[in-house]
Amino acid sequence: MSVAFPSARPRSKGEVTQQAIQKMLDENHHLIQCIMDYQSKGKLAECTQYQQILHRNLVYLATIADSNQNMQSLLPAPPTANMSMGPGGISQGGNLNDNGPPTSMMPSQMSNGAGHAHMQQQPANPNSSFGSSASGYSHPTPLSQGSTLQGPGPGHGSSSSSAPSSSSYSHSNLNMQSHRGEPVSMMHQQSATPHYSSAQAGGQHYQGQSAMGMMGQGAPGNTMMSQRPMGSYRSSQQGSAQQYTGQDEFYGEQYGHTQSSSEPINQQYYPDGHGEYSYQPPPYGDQGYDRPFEESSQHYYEGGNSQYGQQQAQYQQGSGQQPFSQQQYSSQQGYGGQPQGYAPGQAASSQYSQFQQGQGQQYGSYRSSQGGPGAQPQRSYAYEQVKSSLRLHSDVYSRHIFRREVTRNKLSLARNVTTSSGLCAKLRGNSKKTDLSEKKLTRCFVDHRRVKLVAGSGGKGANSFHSEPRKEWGGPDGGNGGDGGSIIIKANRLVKSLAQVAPVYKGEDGHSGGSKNCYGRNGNTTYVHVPLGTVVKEQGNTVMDLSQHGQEFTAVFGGSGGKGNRFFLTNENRAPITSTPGAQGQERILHLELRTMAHAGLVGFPNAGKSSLLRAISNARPAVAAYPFTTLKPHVGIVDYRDHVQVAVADIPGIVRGAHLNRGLGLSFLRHIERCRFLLFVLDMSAQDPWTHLQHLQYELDHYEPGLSQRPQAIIANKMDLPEARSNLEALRSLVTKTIIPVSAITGQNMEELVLHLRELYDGYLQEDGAKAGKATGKYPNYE
Ligand SMILES: Nc1nc2c(ncn2[C@@H]2O[C@H](COP(=O)(O)OP(=O)(O)OP(=O)(O)O)[C@@H](O)[C@H]2O)c(=O)[nH]1
Ligand SMILES: [Mg+2]
Repeated sequence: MSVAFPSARPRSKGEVTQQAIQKMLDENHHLIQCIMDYQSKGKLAECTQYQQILHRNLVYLATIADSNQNMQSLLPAPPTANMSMGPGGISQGGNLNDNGPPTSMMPSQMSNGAGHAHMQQQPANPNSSFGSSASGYSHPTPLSQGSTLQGPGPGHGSSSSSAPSSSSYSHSNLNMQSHRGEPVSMMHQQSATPHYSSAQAGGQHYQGQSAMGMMGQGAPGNTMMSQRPMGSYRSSQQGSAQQYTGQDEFYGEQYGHTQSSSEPINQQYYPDGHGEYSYQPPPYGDQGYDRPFEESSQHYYEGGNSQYGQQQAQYQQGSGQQPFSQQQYSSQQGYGGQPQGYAPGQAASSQYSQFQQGQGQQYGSYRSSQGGPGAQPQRSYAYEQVKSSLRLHSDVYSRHIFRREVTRNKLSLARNVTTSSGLCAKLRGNSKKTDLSEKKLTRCFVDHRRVKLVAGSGGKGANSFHSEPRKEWGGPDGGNGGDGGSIIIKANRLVKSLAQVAPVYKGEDGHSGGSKNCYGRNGNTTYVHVPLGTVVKEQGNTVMDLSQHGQEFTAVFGGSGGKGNRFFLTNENRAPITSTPGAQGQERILHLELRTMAHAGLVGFPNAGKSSLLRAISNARPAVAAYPFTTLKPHVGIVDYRDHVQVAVADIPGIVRGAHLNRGLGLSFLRHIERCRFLLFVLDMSAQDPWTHLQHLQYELDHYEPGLSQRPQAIIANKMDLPEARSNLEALRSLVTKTIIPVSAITGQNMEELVLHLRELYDGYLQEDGAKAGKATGKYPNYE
């Protein structure tokens, strides 16, 4: 579902029209559908976007509802159908007025749940006990209904908060009790409680503005106007917000949250009295879901009305067994015996469980913070409609926020354990992830593997006889088993190291033969992909050198399949029952060694500048640092020439004196030098007596492989930019007769001579190998 919504909501009050309001309500409804749709599809980004738009619309609706005196005229006309209510009409309307299903966004839906809308437009009924302002209620039996309301069970509200004085409440309640002879509901008790009935004038005003509250507006002392039990209960702290506070707190209770309209809360969220709805996240995330009822209650009421807090405690501890009495009203202690409906989410939640998702307490606070008699006549219907809309929206909104938080936590958890590379992490904006260091990269570079290869066994032959009606002796028809799968080591240029080579390979076994002369299927061949330049050794002897792409070496052969009894059919034995199992596959332990495929090898002491040189003459980017053993694995760079000849140069990790005794990095990397056709000895000319380095390098190479240091070579006198290098160069030249190329990898000095001499060495290598080497592609040396 893709819907385009306006990105910005016009704020000008002069543009507010009835059509605009209706359009916005429809849009909100559509937004909710979009959010739920995207939510079901798991598209969080779209959900968040539509949430923001919905939130903005709600803020705007609330703002114009509060500030616009003509809001009622701007809203769509309330429905007039279904005005007659059944016997439970009043209680139903009252409840809906409090916690009714949020279907009132559309006017036609108001007729079902928001009975207050109808009542507001009904002609006055002088006989109604609702009083003048409630006379519009066109209940067919107002008096009987009134009597019912006066002695209500749960759900029949008595709007005590609208009463101007506590005496009237007490009186009415007393009358009810005496008439019906049964304990009045807690609503009556609550409303009749002097303390709660001492609501301020502002509370009366709002009560009268609400759908059911109208009834209480002109009927002070009448006890059947209760919006809901918690309404007047909550409003004891801020009478101007009785109706809305009570209604919205109900939703908060569903989540164990009892935020009231106490002064500290209002001041915190609405410093300017009206404010925006920007306070929504705190009630949802911090209080509404997490905090238990008791904890929240203590928090919000502390510092507020201490009297209420005491009564709240009494009320919560009440057993509900004590009958209501006048004395309880007068003494303000009767709540202890009236628990029903006051416990968190009790009475009301049972009636509207589908719509009580813990929403709206912030809206309740919002309303309660703006109480004022002046806005009463115009806000009644407007408030109800917007309130219902807000309730529905906030329901979806909070649920979505909750799911979004859960998803976010999951994502963050998954992000913490990701093993992706540092580059990908940086692209995602995760600065904590860095590129793998040379040391860690080296762990992934494996140039030696011991691998055990076990070929698949052959499948066993079948032992069966042909069976057919009227053909009793059909003869043997057991098929042979399939051959076991072999294991082949194959050179692959896409593979760069032996790291992915497993220590053990087991070939696939051949399938068994079947009846009706069915042969078993052969086992599939298993391939072990290795990089170019892999040498296969067995017990120290080289058995294969895989230097060409696609080159294969069948390391172990699978066992042959067994024979079925058909195989043993002879003239002498027409019914053989002999069949053989398959042969075992070959088993072999091999050593795989990777030798870097390069024409030239940079050989030198640590810190001589080998990596710097390779960076200078090729596009390779080995790590360079001013400490020894920066390079821990071979790097190969390609030097391109104008005639498209490419010479591969390998940067070998540093070699120290005693490397053949396993000092430094030992001999582990000397095998890479073994592959190189010519050598480039790199000397740090700023070091003391650099010619001794050359002697030690040659000594180590010769100890690894005799004659290795005698390969075609050149001496690279590096770091010639340093002052002491020049004098050392003269001394070196006097001691060594071989070609010496003074360069500086840092400044690029004399790099041309190095590249040209490299080409001479390469050409000499080609001539030396003759026609065989002439087949080389020029990209990689051919070792055939
Ligand atoms: N002044 C100067 N410094 C250089 C030159 N070449 C390399 N260096 C420095 O010498 C240090 C070592 O350079 P590397 O390229 O890492 O030396 P290496 O031989 O690869 O060292 P290992 O990898 O440890 O064997 C770095 O600080 C370089 O900046 C040069 O020509 N002149
Ligand atoms: Mg290096």
